Amino acid sequence: MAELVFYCGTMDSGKSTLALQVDHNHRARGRRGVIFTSHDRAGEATLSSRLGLSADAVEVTDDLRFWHYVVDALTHGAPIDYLVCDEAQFYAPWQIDELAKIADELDLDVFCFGILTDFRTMLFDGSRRLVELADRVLTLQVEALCWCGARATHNARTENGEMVTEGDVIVVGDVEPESEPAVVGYEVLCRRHHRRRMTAARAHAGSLSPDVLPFT
Ligand SMILES: Nc1ncnc2c1ncn2[C@@H]1O[C@H](COP(=O)(O)OP(=O)(O)O)[C@@H](O)[C@H]1O
Ligand SMILES: Cc1cn([C@H]2C[C@H](O)[C@@H](COP(=O)(O)O)O2)c(=O)[nH]c1=O
Repeated sequence: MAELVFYCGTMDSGKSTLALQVDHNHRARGRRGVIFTSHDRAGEATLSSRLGLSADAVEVTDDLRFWHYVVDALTHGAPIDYLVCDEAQFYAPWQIDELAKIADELDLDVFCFGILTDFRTMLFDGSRRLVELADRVLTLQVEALCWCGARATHNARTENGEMVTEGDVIVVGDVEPESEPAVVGYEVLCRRHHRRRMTAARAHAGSLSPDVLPFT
């Protein structure tokens, strides 16, 4: 029986890498899949991993109808055994419903990958629907780490190193290296430091403050 599976994790936890590995393993056994993605950092219609691998994909636009796409392909003689769906947090809830219908009615495995919560700690619409519908929700085992060394559980958006909590939900960006904060970037943090808005840049600035004690 086909399944709808949701692999989730913070940014930079290896989701896109796993998506490419899942596709590779199925393809290596002669199964035929279609890769979908949305707003990938590498550009339209590409699934890219920070490990350097990438693959062509179908871009999921606001009006892409998965059911129509798959039925159309099948009726035109293009066999499909499974779907790999990256950046699934950006899909609309009705698109996730169609993915569930594809698993149930067409018996195709659907492997989805995405982050659960946005920079405000709120569930993305697509992720919420996946949690509601998926046969299995699996958290990635490779843990991204907060600057303090604890497991990173939340995604912070930063502007010049400072965490922000207002803005558009979708802003494509990358996790920034500590030394070189981008104007708008992301940083994964543990909940404690997300709550305190304590980014790496802030923590570093704090540690550089001159000691106030002892008074002389
Ligand atoms: N130079 C590197 N050497 C080994 N692993 C790396 C390197 N760069 C990135 N990674 C791994 O790749 C992960 C990010 O993979 P990616 O698939 O792009 O994540 P996601 O899709 O979840 O944002 C990092 O958490 C890290 O484990
Ligand atoms: C938290 C958050 C992230 N995004 C964007 C930033 C990236 O382009 C993707 C996540 O990609 P990854 O492969 O998981 O690193 O999502 C966003 O638009 N809004 C957010 O709140």
